[in-house]
Parts: sequence; structure tokens; C-alpha cells
Amino acid sequence: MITNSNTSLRTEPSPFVEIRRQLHQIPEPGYAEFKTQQFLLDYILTLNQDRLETRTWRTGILVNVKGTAPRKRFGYRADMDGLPIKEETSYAFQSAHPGFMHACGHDVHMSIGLGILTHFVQHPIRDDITFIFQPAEEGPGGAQPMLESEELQDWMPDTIVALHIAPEYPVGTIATKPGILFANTSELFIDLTGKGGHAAFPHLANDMVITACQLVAQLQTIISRNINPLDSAVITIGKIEGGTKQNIIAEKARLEGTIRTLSASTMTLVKSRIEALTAGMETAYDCKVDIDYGANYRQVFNDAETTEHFMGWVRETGIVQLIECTEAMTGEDFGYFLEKIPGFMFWLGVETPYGLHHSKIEPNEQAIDLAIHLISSYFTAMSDGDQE
Ligand SMILES: CC(=O)N[C@@H](CCC[C@H](N)C(=O)O)C(=O)O
Repeated sequence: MITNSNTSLRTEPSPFVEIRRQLHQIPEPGYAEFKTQQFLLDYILTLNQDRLETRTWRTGILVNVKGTAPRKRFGYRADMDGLPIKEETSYAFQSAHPGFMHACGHDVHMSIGLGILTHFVQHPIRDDITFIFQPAEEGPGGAQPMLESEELQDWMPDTIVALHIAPEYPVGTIATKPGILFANTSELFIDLTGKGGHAAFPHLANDMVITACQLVAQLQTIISRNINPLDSAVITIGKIEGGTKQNIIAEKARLEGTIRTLSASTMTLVKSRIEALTAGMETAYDCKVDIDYGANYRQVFNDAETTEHFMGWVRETGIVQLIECTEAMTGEDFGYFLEKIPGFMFWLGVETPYGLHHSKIEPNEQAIDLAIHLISSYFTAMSDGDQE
């Protein structure tokens, strides 16, 4: 049973740690966050509804907390989906969905969202706040269609904030910077079709396992030989599939990966090199290559004025220690929100030895209450600071 509490006066762990543990047990893929959506809706219904309005959009949720005399609107966005990873944590509250795991902290992001929401139900401010629980961040990307959705238009924030857990930073710290924080991304799916055959007669077939191996190695030469060493780009092939049996030459193979760049022009360059290399493979290995770039995300670009103001406020209040970080090659479809709405994303320190997308990641839960307090205090200060 979930109960809510006053987040500003808390001296012991809040119920939002327990909420995170419950969310952790029900990780679901993008646009299939049905249980997660229901869990969040059930919790929201436990709150006093006087100032609340709730809408659903696909498997996502929008909540409006009405201010007392609104002049503007703040926004907090949390992503909802899990990853296809078999969990290997030491938790007693492991995933109940075999083969799926919250290994990117979205359970933490959502529980923090509910904590901030609870705070403002209990301590309303002058201004309105939109809470955006967004599906499909890991793919195919819920941010862009949610931004364009009818449901969000009259609750569009004037300033928006999101956070992402950071295993490498201690609890009690956050890290951010004005400008680019996360990279441009593009998914990459390459299907190779050759000619299958008997393992003993390779000269009569075109083996797509061999072609796939060559291609994986060649793709890395784009990074090492085509990209200016002072620029940055990543190509990761995270999955290879090919063939049917050990003594059958593979007719088909498939590579699945992702491209990361710090500029749109470098993304164009990487894609044109992939196309040139694969055209060469078609000739060299007498096969057919089909490329699909899947979901593409814009860079996460923090608005300079809003971010610098937030960083100054964090230094002044000392609620957490601020680290001015460099950009990372992670991707986030929150970049679409930041393209339209001034705001920022920051890393939340949850110090843990295993990184994002690792089956053993165990974020330090003490960061949950701290983040609730930080964002609640920030929105309150921004709202109070504008009083005439
Ligand atoms: C924060 C984080 O880990 N985000 C994901 C976003 C994935 C975008 C897309 N599905 C892709 O793989 O390119 C990341 O992997 O950085």
C-alpha cells in the first residue's frame, strides 16, 4: 500500500524509495508500459485531487498541478520504459518480467516525479506544473509524438527539467552544463542477404556470417579514419544475428547498433560512409545490403540562460554539490523537448560500480529524496522569485 508524505520535512526515507522498488519489478518495453501506467495512475489517485488534472497519452501520462495564481508553467519529465536485459542484481525486488530490467534508472526518474508531484499537491505554488511521464525513451522515442500530441498543447511548460541517474557520481552531487549535454543518435539496422548452402561447399555460396564480421570491423574505420580526431562519434553494434545451424552457410545476417555524434553534420558524414562501405560489400561479397536508421534523436542541448541560472541557484543553496561536466555520447529523446522549450537536463549522482544498461546496476536510492527536495525547492524558488 502506498501512502504519501510531506517531502519537505522528511527525516527518514520517503515512500518514494518503496515506489521505486515496486516500479523496478515491472519493467516494460517502449509503448507497452501498461502496468507502469496503471501503477502511476493508481498512485496519483491517492493524492488530493483538488488541484490535479490527469490525462493519458498512449502508455504515457500528463498531470497538471494547478497553481494558486499562475503566470507561467514549469515542467518535469520522466521516462517510463525498461530494457531487454536479464537482471543480475542482488535485489530482493528484482524484475518480475523475465528478460526485462530497469537498467537505465527510469524507475528512479518516475519515483522522483511522483515525489515532486506529491510535494506540490501538499504545498501548492503560484504557478502551474506539468508532469510528463513519457513512454519509449529507449526506442522508438515517445518524446516527439508526445510533444505534438493534442493532450499536451494547453499544458505546454514554459521551462522544462529532466534528470538522468549517473552511476559515476556520488550521491549528493549533480552534474550538468549549458549547451550540448548528450549526443545526436541514430539507430542502425543492417540486413545482409547472400546465398546459403552446405558448410562443405563454400565456393557455391555467399556466406553472410563472413560478410557481417568484415562489416563490423570496417564500420569502426569510419570512426578512426573518417572522423576528425578533434570531433567525436561512436558506432556500436550491440547485436548480431545470422545463420540457422553450425553446418549451414548463412544466407542472412543482421547487425543492430547505434550511431552517436556531437553534430548533425557528423551524423550525415557517418551515414554516408556506412552507405559507401556497404555498397562496396555488395560488390565484394555479391550480396544485398538493406540499411534502416530506425529512431533518430536530437542532441540534448541545455538552454544557456536557464541552465546557468539553475547552476548558480544550486551553488547558492548548497542542497547538492554541482559538478560542471563535459558532454557524453549518451542519447535521450528529451532533446526534442529542449528544442521547443527552454530548460535543461542534469545527471543525478547515484554512485554504483556498474554502469547504465548493465544487468548488475544498483543505483543508490538515497538520491531519490535528495532529487525530490532539489527540484521541488527549485520550482518553488523560481515561482516565489517572480512574485511582484
Ligand atoms: C540515457 C540512455 O542510455 N539513452 C539511450 C537512448 C537510446 C536511443 C536509441 N534507441 C539508440 O539506441 O540510438 C542510449 O542508448 O544512450
